[in-house]
Amino acid sequence: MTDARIAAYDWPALTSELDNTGCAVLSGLLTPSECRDTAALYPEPGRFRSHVIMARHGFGKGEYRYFDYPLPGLLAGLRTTLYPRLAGLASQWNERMGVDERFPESHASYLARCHAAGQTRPTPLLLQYGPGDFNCLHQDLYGDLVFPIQVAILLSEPGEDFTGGEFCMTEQRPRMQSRVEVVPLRQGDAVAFAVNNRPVRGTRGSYRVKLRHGVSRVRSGLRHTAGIIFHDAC
Ligand SMILES: O=C(O)CCC(=O)C(=O)O
Ligand SMILES: [Fe+2]
Repeated sequence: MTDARIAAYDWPALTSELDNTGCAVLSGLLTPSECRDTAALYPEPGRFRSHVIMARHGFGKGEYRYFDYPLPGLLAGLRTTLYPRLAGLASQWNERMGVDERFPESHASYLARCHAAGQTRPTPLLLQYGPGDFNCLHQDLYGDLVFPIQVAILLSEPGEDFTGGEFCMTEQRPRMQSRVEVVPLRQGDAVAFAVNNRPVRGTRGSYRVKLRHGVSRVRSGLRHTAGIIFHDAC
């Protein structure tokens, strides 16, 4: 359903943006009604394998739920269709960082690799933030196998459904101060970003930076996001 939409993006431009800055925005990936329908799944029993209250773990304030398999059709489709658009850059990043793993062309093959390594649990998730909630800087790592790029989709409309709650990323650079990036998103926009490490071209070859992402404090209203992580979890 979203395949044609994904094919219509300027992938060479998005890829170089992601490579140069560690993130890239896919504007209007979902329609407002797809956003509302997806956010409306949050309270549905039987859809999710676990529920995390962030304050209980020191992760921030707010909550999220990991979907169970089978994923909702829209998110399953996006996970399958986005993966091959990102796998080439993911392999190049590993090559430039001296990491051996390269990524197969299809998400089904990559999931088979995760499952054979014991990472069998689905990682796509829905997050919900109310007034005062925030998501501390973190990395979504769930085992040895890591697909280096992930995607988050904003399901609520800033200024209308909520205020505050900006998607933020930091890059920790070796022996230097960290760089911060705030990514402006509208409802239905998706941001693709580095999960863990990425290579940065310097004057003497590439060096490695460590990324973390999070969400600043929601000042008012209710904010929902869907997260698409391509590796599964232990
Ligand atoms: O709510 C957000 O924008 C961030 C969600 C997140 O941490 C994720 O998708 O991994
Ligand atoms: Fe995350």
